[in-house]
Amino acid sequence: MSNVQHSDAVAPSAPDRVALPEAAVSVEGLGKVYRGSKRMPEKVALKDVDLTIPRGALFGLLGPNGAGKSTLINMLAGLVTKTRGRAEIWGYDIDRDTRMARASIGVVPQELNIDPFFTPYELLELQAGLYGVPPAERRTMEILGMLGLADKAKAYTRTLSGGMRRRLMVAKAMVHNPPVLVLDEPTAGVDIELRQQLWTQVKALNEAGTTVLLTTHYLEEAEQLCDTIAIINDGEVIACEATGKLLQRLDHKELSLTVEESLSQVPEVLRPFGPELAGGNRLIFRYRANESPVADLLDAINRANLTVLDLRTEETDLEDIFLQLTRKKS
Ligand SMILES: Nc1ncnc2c1ncn2[C@@H]1O[C@H](COP(=O)(O)OP(=O)(O)OP(=O)(O)O)[C@@H](O)[C@H]1O
Repeated sequence: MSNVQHSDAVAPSAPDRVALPEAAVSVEGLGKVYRGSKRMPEKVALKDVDLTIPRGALFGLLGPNGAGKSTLINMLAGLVTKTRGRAEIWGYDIDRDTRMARASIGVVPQELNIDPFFTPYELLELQAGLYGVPPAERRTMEILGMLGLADKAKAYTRTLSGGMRRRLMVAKAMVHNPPVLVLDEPTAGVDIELRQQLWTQVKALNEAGTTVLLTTHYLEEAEQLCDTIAIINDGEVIACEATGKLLQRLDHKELSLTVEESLSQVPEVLRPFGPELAGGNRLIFRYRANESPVADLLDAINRANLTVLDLRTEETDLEDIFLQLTRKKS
């Protein structure tokens, strides 16, 4: 794959552009309150968020429904107005250098809204026209090639598979050569195989030089793809750090054991494992995935003379992670 050159060819001139910024996106005290109506109370969707996305990052914004992810990225894309705070994209302030800020970002929305009667080539040319990219500077075939769609350039979009359509959406967001690409829930409702394909493409785009910001509900997605993860919950960023570091400090697995005996307290030999006793006959052990104590645990259960009726292990899900993080914060 060829290296993506992030020139300003498409963007208008900006005399006050700062020297190459270190941050691809930088957000300070960004807040959003959706105004209420007669039927709806006002909603604080984003609470003075500070966030820095380094250039070249593959950055995951992770959070449950309603956390404020779309609000944040839509503000960056200029689709939602902010209530307070400031944001810069590639060094351009979204209020002062609006045109340059918009030219520096490409957004792939969640919905597949592609006109089925155009070919991928025509769609990209149209989009380039909308962004004012002069014909001589268009990279239509190069972008289609980057997303594995070169051989579909002249096919009707209605004949493309779901996966190809999603990649076409990414291609559309790339026509003006933005240094920052935002993907809103790229794999929501997408099957495993397709998800893997998209991950590969997104990684390749990132390796070729594009800074990627993606929102997701899936911890696994952020884990597999992103080098940095920010967790947003109820309008607040509650964690932001390198993926490995974040996962390391989270208790990541849970083993739940149902025993025949009725217990009034945790048996002595099991105490070092710090289980929670639930309902008198269920012991819940939480441990870090990379420090699996299961063999020692089973040995201790044996020594405690317990009769195991059921045993389940579970990955900690996002909800648990939010709980853990918010507990640690308070
Ligand atoms: N136009 C709006 N008017 C009023 N409230 C809104 C509006 N848009 C979003 N909200 C509310 O703001 C909060 C944040 O919504 P947002 O869409 O940013 O969350 P999200 O993290 O993207 O969720 P999802 O994963 O479901 O897309 C939610 O409580 C939502 O109901």
